Amino acid sequence: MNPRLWHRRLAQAPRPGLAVLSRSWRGDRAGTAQLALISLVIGVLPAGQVKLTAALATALLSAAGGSDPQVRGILVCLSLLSLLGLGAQVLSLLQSRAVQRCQSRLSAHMSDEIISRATLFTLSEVEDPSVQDSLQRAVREVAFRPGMMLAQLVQAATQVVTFGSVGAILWTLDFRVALLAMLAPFPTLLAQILQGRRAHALEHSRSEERRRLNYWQHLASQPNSMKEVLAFRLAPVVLANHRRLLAGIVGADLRLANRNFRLAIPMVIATAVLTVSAQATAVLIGTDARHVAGLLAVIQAIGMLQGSMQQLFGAVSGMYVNQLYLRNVNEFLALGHTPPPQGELTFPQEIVAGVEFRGVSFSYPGSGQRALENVSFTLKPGQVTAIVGLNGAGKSTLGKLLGRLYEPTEGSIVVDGVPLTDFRLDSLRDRVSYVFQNYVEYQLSVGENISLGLVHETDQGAGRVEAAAREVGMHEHIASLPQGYQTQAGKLFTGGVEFSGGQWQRLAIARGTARSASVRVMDEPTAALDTITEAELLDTLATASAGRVSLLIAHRFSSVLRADRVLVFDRGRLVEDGDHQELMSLGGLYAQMYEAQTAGHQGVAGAGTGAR
Ligand SMILES: Nc1ncnc2c1ncn2[C@@H]1O[C@H](COP(=O)(O)OP(=O)(O)OP(=O)(O)O)[C@@H](O)[C@H]1O
Repeated sequence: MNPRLWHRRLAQAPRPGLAVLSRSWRGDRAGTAQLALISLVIGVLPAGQVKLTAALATALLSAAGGSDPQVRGILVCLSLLSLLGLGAQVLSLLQSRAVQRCQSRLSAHMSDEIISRATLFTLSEVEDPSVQDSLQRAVREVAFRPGMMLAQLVQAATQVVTFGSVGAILWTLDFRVALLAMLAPFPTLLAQILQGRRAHALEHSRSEERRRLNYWQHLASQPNSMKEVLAFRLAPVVLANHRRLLAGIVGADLRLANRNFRLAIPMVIATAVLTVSAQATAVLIGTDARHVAGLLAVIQAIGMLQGSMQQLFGAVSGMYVNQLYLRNVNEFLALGHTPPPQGELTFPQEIVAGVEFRGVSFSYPGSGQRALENVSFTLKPGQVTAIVGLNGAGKSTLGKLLGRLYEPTEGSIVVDGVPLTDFRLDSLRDRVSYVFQNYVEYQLSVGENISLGLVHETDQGAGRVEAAAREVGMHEHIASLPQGYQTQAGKLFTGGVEFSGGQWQRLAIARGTARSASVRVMDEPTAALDTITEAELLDTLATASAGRVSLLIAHRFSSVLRADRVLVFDRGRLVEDGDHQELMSLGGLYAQMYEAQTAGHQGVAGAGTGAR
């Protein structure tokens, strides 16, 4: 590599360290100041040691010569040396306590920064695999890199002080010895930097591979996926993929280790040669009787200087490597994010004219296909509209556009004549309520599984949570649990209680319906429910409410039949629109689906449209 570039990069190495220091200062001024002071004192202790050693050697020599036995002087030097040793130990304990304190605060602060940033992304951005890679790299590195960087910065600062003070003493004794001693650690440093760069490049290039490995590990360790792994006897598939990915990772690690070894050997030899040269020069100079007393101190200073140089370079090269990894964090924090446009208006509490889709088309980012193709219709308040269609027809996509989880590629959605984009996004999200097809099973308390739907409501009282639980027929069951609504839901954490699929779905329904929404999107809300519970719940879910637009995406006709109106979708297009009777008399896709289901068939035999 170009030496100039090297020089520039090395000069830049401490900068991210200083950035980390300033973050630490902002997070904990007292702790950071304490750390700086302790490091400074630790840094000058070795110089004091060299001075005392020289004084001790002089006193011992004169004692040996019998000219003037300075017993008191010898004792004072020895006592001071012991005190210095003890002081160094106590200070280093204080230093590690201060480092730990600052590291912990720093890591928490940066981790919060990353997760805060992650919550700003849109669904399309989060689904982008490159964003996923970047986020995961950032989360992985932030746990320990900033802390390491801070510790290395402290180390570097301490060693600069040691190096300066001991180096000054050595230089006054003989500049040639000082120069050789200072040069010796350079080759090792170079090797460390090159090795760090290679390791970073390797890790960066295999982010996707690591995620794939994590995925197979996840499949083999999560109860939800394990049930299929066991039932389908997928262990050989999981293991084969896991081993294949591990083999790739291990192979690359071994190749890197071999390359690093070949690089390190000549560098270590060069360092050893320079060290021996420094010591030999010192001994040659020291044979002069005048210098004999100081020779001990010189040899000690060479050792200290070298140790300090090595630690200094070790810290700087470590900082250089860590800043490469910390770039992952900065890269993520700097990722382009386009906040969805929003207006100033408050979303209506009651809808008057309706929600109108005007020529809406939508393609998922990166997909050439249209999930929705030029759809236009109006959803009336006070009505329940069912959306039906074959798999992949675009039903869930339609629901997601309503809450602006995605933006239409063409056309617009207007509420009482006002485009969705003219409303404040928070007010819109508070008024559009969802029961998702793939709802989340929160591994939190049972009560929280419901109350999460109310976090932005003025009334979040327990009464409301209980009322929602009663509505979905879960109250009695919850009340019978060991800690009632406080019981941990799911088996992920200690003491958790597992629910059946239908019970989890009922909690998701309660979460969605507890909200005071003017638009309700229910995507297959009863798919996991038994028929009796479904019938009871549909009375609530499919009951029209004045001022509210209700969308019921459903495959089961038990749900569809309760709707006031049905929109039939096929391959992203709206193909039929009417009530049950009207659609049956049309004899189109709806009628075929209905007949297929009531006749007990699984699919639509002979349907002119294909499932995707
Ligand atoms: N997150 C996504 N990213 C890319 N494509 C998607 C995404 N979600 C859905 N699609 C695609 O969009 C199309 C419509 O999907 P959608 O989920 O809206 O269908 P659906 O009618 O709800 O189907 P189902 O009845 O199976 O739930 C499908 O072709 C699907 O592959």
